[in-house]
Amino acid sequence: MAVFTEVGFDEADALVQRLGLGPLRELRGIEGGIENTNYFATTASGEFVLTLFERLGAEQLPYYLCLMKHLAARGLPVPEPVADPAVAPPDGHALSIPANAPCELLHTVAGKPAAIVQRLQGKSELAPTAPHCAELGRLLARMHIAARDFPRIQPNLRGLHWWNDTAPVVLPYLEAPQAGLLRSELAYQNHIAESSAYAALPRGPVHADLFRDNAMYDTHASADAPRLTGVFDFYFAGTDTWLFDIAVCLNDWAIDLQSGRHDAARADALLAAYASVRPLTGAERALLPAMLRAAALRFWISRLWDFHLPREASMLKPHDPRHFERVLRERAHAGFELPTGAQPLAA
Ligand SMILES: Nc1ncnc2c1ncn2[C@@H]1O[C@H](COP(=O)(O)OP(=O)(O)OP(=O)(O)O)[C@@H](O)[C@H]1O
Ligand SMILES: N[C@@H](CCO)C(=O)O
Repeated sequence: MAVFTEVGFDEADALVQRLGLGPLRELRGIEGGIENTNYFATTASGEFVLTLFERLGAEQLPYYLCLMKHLAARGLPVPEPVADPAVAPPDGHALSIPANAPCELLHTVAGKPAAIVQRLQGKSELAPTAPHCAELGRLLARMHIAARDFPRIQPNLRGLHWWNDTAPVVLPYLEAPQAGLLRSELAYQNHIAESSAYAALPRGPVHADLFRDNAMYDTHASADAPRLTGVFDFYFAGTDTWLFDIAVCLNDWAIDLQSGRHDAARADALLAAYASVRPLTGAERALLPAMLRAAALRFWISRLWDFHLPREASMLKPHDPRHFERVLRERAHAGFELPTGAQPLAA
């Protein structure tokens, strides 16, 4: 979950009324998620999600909220944040807006930065098939393209810099084999990040956390032809390589959760669908195996951090770090083969 911060009905009611959403009818804490406090809020004008940001500060949040608004405005199924009518938005035609410029989408609740976004309909598919992965791959490519002219820039705050800073914090909790793997993989990723092939990767705003539980599917669609109703939780987004974003998705959507093993059919479906919208470049095909390792390392470190240095919260269930240790070992294994979907695409 979680509800780290309890929100009173009256305070939430005051906010939704100020935003012109009508009186609050129901406020319900959401189980699921480990980063922020989330509530479903039903008002006279519909269903919304109220999020209180527990770690992120008001200086980082405008990037995420404005990115969601930018994508929603381009017709992508992303929850649109609700603006405060009393705050003027920045000039929408500016080519470059500082990441932390004031934002009409950011509010304050219980002393914390907060947002209200539309509630997506549908349900997460926690056992995705190849057609689910294809839907996701197409949408991911469309998001990358639609975000190219997003005018704010903010690095992925859970990128290499954070891995280098956080590894020493979690290393004292690890047994020797795990510590060795973490150190060697970090050295490998620092080496990759300095290569010319890495510098050649196309980049832009990316979601960077698009796991199965951050996407919704139409519950009425047939199993053969699933339909995505939307993707959410952009609060780890940032400017990074598109390939890293693809690798994050492959490591969750195309993995057997028990063993951490790669599922070729689902990976091929995701990559082929992605490439039908935006073909991978030569540099991307070359670095996919390294980025799969990078994406596994990122979530291994964050899960170790959450597990060994937990925060207080009602309903908090930390994720199992061993899963991404297994995924990383699989990805780093010498015999790993590039998914066939990554091979035949035009440069
Ligand atoms: N816009 C939305 N529409 C519908 N449901 C949502 C929406 N945002 C969040 N939820 C629900 O709330 C749950 C928790 O949200 P979320 O995954 O964003 O948690 P978090 O703690 O912010 O992030 P994380 O996934 O990084 O732990 C989701 O699993 C989903 O059920
Ligand atoms: N998607 C992350 C949690 C939120 O960042 C994980 O499964 O570890």
